[in-house]
This record gives sequence, structure tokens and C-alpha cells, in this order.
Amino acid sequence: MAATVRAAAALSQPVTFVTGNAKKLEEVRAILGNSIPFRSLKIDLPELQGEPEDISKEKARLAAKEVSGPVLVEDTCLCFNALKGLPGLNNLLMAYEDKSAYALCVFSLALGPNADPITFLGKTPGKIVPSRGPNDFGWDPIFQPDGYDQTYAEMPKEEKNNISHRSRALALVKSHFAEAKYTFETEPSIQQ
Ligand SMILES: O=c1[nH]c(=O)c2ncn([C@@H]3O[C@H](COP(=O)(O)OP(=O)(O)OP(=O)(O)O)[C@@H](O)[C@H]3O)c2[nH]1
Ligand SMILES: [Mg+2]
Repeated sequence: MAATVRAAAALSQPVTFVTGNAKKLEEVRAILGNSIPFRSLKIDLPELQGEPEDISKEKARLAAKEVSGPVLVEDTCLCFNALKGLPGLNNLLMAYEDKSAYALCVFSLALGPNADPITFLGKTPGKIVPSRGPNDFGWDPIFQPDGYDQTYAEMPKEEKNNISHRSRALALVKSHFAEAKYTFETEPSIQQ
């Protein structure tokens, strides 16, 4: 289908970032600024099972069908090395000496309902510590990134956004957009 080829360069509408999580959206806005034309939509998509990349791709496919246009979705997990990367309950880790962990963020971009999603991974290594700092975003108070004395929750927002799993994944998303040079069609008449 010719539209699939054209879709790589010209997108039918701004990218829709689909999430049900307001805190995530806040960070994505702060990190992306005006670098990528996007809007957000709150849809609760099913939480699928499997490998993080596969889950993310499937989520992007579902979202692109709902939106009928280009979408970006994101999934995050806190993975514990003692549990071989398994995302898990913090209490379970008490039994292990090894408190090292990593925050993993997977973005998937689907250019349209029939496009194969592209994934972007960001990872920040650290360790699990007793909770410190404000309690308003998930596991931020118990994750201390390597090389820092503060937990994610204790850090100023800009500092978390400079080194976070989310910002590392978004740096790749930004590079992709810069290289792909997508244009955005707003006029139906431009479409072939
Ligand atoms: O302390 C945190 N710092 C972060 O940077 C972060 N990013 C996500 N989470 C939490 O991890 C769980 C699964 O996340 P998740 O990717 O499935 O998100 P979600 O289901 O809330 O939203 P979405 O899937 O609609 O986008 C949810 O409880 C999120 O609140 C974070 N916690
Ligand atoms: Mg989710």
C-alpha cells in the first residue's frame, strides 16, 4: 500500500502520546518541550504480559488503532538484579544482599494503525534503598541512581529528567525524529 511508504515521511496528524499516568505525562512534556509535535490522550490500554519490548509494541498497535494515527506509548519498570531483571515487589528484595536494580523505560512509536512499531529503550542503573523523599510518584522514593546521594524523589525534577530512564529513552526518540524528518499533514487534500 503506497500510504505505508509515504507514512514514513508524512504523518497524518501530530503524534498522540497515549497514557493513563499524569506524572509520566508531566515528565514527558518537560523533557520533550517543543522538539516533537505531540498531544496526549488518556486511554487505559490493557496491561499485557511478556518481554518489555513485545508488550510495548503490542500496546502501540492497540493505541494506533484507537487513535487512527501516529502514537507513542511508554512502559516503565523497576527491575531487580537479584531477581534477574524481574520487575517485582520491593519487599521480596529484603531477603537478598544484592539491592542493585535498574529503571527501564520502553517507548514505542507506531506511525499508524498498520505500521510496525519502533521501540526505544532507556535504562538507569541504581539501587533500592529505604524510602526517602516525597511520595507522589510510584517508586521514586526507593530508587537511588548510581553516582547520586539522592533518590529520584529527593532530586530536583530537572535533575531526575537529565538522567532518568525516561529521558534516556526520549533522547533516542528525539534523534529518530530528527533523522526521519517527518512532516505533518494537516490538510486532507495533501494526502494522495
Ligand atoms: O517512581 C516512579 N518513577 C517513574 O519514573 C515511573 N514511571 C512509571 N512508574 C510507575 O510504574 C508503574 C508501572 O508503570 P506503567 O508504565 O505501566 O504506567 P501506567 O500503567 O501508570 O501508565 P500507562 O501504561 O497508561 O502509560 C506505575 O505504578 C507507575 O506509576 C514510575 N514510578
Ligand atoms: Mg501501564
